[in-house]
Amino acid sequence: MIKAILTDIEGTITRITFVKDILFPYAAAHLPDFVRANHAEPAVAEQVTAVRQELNQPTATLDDVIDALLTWIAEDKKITPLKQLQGLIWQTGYEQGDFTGHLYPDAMAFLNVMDAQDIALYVYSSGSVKAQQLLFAYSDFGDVRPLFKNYFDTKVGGKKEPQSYQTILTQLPYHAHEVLFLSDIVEELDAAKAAGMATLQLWRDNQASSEQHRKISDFEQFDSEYLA
Ligand SMILES: CSCCC(=O)C(=O)COP(=O)(O)O
Ligand SMILES: [Mg+2]
Repeated sequence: MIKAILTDIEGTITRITFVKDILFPYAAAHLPDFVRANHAEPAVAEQVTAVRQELNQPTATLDDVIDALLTWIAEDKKITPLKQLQGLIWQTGYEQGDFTGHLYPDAMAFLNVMDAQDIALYVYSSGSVKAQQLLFAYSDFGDVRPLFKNYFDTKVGGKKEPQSYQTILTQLPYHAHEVLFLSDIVEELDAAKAAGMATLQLWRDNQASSEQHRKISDFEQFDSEYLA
């Protein structure tokens, strides 16, 4: 019996193009000035150091760091210091009303129904916890953060690694088989399944699918048997 849902964001409850066409270009446009202006602030300095470590270049200049970050944005790399910095940069965009956090209407309705049925809701995204909370705080449906019990990002590990899901499970009051993981990406679903979770693919964009996971095209197709 499913007691909790762990959901991905991009491609599952949020449109991919919101992330690729709005959030990533905004971060790329503002990142150089943001890093130059704030690199001495502890929250930014920590990420700059982490980029140098990732590059294996302890003496990399700030320009080298910025170049690496812009390349990673262009390549959609899920590298933790990039994701942490993106969250800090998007804050201004949300606060200024440059954009709101996209949520599919069917996803919003689904989350409300699950919450009303006392299914505990958790989030696991490559976007930083700060980025997740901003998207939900400034969503198209207003502040929906009260729906979620907790948030996880790549600080627990990559989304294609079974160990990441095992680490999340140590922080949830549920057995693995009581947690349903939702994602659009087969390799993420494979990893969650290897950790013992139930899985369901959101197959919204004709992406790769697998016989190993049930799939639905939107949450209007969600059947209560997925909670059994
Ligand atoms: C949390 S909003 C930003 C989304 C993001 O940066 C990202 O990389 C999306 O990854 P996901 O794991 O949600 O598919
Ligand atoms: Mg996704």
